[in-house]
Amino acid sequence: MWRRVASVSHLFSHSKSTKFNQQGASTFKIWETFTSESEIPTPSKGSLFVTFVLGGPGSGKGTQCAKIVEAFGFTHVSAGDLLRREIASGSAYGSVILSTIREGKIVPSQVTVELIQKEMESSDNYKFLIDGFPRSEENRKAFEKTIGAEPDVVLFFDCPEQEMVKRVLNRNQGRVDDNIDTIKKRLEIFDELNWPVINYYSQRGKLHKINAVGTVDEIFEKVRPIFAPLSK
Ligand SMILES: Nc1ncnc2c1ncn2[C@@H]1O[C@H](COP(=O)(O)OP(=O)(O)OP(=O)(O)O)[C@@H](O)[C@H]1O
Ligand SMILES: O=c1ccn([C@@H]2O[C@H](COP(=O)(O)O)[C@@H](O)[C@H]2O)c(=O)[nH]1
Ligand SMILES: [Mg+2]
Repeated sequence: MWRRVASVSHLFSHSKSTKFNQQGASTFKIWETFTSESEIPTPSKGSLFVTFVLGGPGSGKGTQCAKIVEAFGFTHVSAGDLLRREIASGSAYGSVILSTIREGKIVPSQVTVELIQKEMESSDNYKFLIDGFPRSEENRKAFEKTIGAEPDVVLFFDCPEQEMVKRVLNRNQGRVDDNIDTIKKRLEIFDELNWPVINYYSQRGKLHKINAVGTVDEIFEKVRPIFAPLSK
């Protein structure tokens, strides 16, 4: 079982610029941050280490999480997978969750945070990748309040919309939301509700923005240095 000790998050990244960068498709929306390996200490074993993994639909969050798990021994907690598991289990919330996912909307924080909390508590690991969460400021505040923790690192996979749509439509995993109508809605919700979360962590120097265009391995080589000081 993990326990929370004093946060070391301020040591993990450093805000470089206090001005908006007006260049590029998405960078205008976030504050510039940078990371260097020397600024990333190894957290003490046993202390909770939380990484939020953010990015639009199909940006490659789940794919990169699998690589991080393999290389650095994190436990992968995908909020979307937990919700889909809840639907499959026939739970009382199942039909509401299903219609919310179909509409590309966000499930109430209480439901998602409870599922995440149970998953974290059932693990002996102390390093968690929380994939696809928080999706809104409300989600973020609910996590902080219930879990009593802030993320140590926040990854943001920055991917052009056209590429995200292409990847989702080619995914072929039978997901009810992998269709053009739901993707459009998910992108709208992402723009409206997820950007404030990204900006929040950027302004606190926790955000690591990764260009998510390229092969899976090329992208992982940009992720690897962020976690390099962590032992498996
Ligand atoms: N770098 C890449 N280049 C091309 N295809 C990729 C890349 N990374 C992932 N994919 C593919 O794109 C699809 C979406 O990837 P993935 O499921 O990892 O995205 P996601 O961000 O988790 O999406 P969602 O938010 O919808 O769960 C998958 O079919 C995956 O195999
Ligand atoms: O925190 C969350 C995570 C997900 N959802 C809903 O699930 C789908 C699919 O999520 P993925 O992360 O893409 O697997 C998402 O569009 C939301 O409808 C959520 O409500 N809250
Ligand atoms: Mg995913």
